Amino acid sequence: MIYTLTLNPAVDYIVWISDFELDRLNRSESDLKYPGGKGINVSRVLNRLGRDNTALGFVGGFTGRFIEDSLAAENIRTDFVSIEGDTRLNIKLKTSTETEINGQSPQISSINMEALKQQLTLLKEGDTIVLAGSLPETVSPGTYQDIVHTLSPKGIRCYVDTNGDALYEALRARPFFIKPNHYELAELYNVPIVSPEQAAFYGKKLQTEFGIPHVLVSMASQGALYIHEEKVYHIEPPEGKLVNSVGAGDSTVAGFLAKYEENNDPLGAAVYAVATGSASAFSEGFCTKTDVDRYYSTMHSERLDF
Ligand SMILES: Nc1ncnc2c1ncn2[C@@H]1O[C@H](COP(=O)(O)OP(=O)(O)OP(=O)(O)O)[C@@H](O)[C@H]1O
Ligand SMILES: O=P(O)(O)OC[C@@]1(O)O[C@H](CO)[C@@H](O)[C@@H]1O
Repeated sequence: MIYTLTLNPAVDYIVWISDFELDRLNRSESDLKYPGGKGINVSRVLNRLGRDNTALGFVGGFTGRFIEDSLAAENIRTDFVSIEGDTRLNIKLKTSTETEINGQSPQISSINMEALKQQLTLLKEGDTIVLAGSLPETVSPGTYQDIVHTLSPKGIRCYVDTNGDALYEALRARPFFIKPNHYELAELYNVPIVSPEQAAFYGKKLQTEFGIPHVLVSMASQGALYIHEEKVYHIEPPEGKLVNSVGAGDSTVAGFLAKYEENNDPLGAAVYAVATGSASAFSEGFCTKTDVDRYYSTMHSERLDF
């Protein structure tokens, strides 16, 4: 079974205002609401790629109900822990550029946390779980680390996609797969990273230092670097026009997981991951499997000397 875990989900409120101005009333040209948060996005893309999965996490209030209803409408199984507060609202403002305002997370009580831990005891050997997104403020930065420490020895593959302290802590538990973007990697080492070569260098350093089996460093229009068994590959994205980058990184994670579970070919999975990320970046919502497969058939990886 595949699970995703979103401890800090959100309703993504996407607003288009081409001539946005500060200090005046702006009216949106169009707007959309999506069930969001990184793990939930991974669930939605996995579903589009034909991979059955269950979304776990904390939801509450009217926003939480929206998320549950939206996922049910897409036939995605959910088993959320209900919390008292409202799941946050994240604003994605599309003007000539993209501006994001991610809301405050609700309180997570120790009872909520216990309920989640209880659910996680039901996972079995051979299962996969994606731990993705930020942690609510009231949750310890070591939470992903604890979960990976508990689940990995049971033969459960843990994918982690987060940033800052939560990422640093999680690395020390050696998750199976991580997907920092180049900003997150740069923050870990406190260096600027702008080129694929720099990302390759620090991605390999990270893999060697922490012993993570699969490291995929995404670089938006520059594709991704994949580091596995001490080899480094650069995967260029397919040609296309950027429409919406929200969730492109989550699509990348879903693409890797979907392909890896299909045929255990790690390099093929990494190429499929970039195809999926780009197919979502080139779409208004998320990718379709048809687009992903079409891009994938045109793509390749280049081995770098590192
Ligand atoms: N402008 C673009 N052109 C082509 N592909 C893109 C573009 N932006 C994103 N992608 C695709 O999406 C993948 C992930 O993008 P990115 O590195 O921005 O992830 P991220 O920062 O985690 O994204 P987000 O947080 O917005 O979901 C890239 O590896 C690439 O395949
Ligand atoms: O605040 P976090 O948890 O880091 O990121 C949350 C978020 O920005 O990430 C997703 C896109 O990757 C959106 O659906 C969501 O709003």
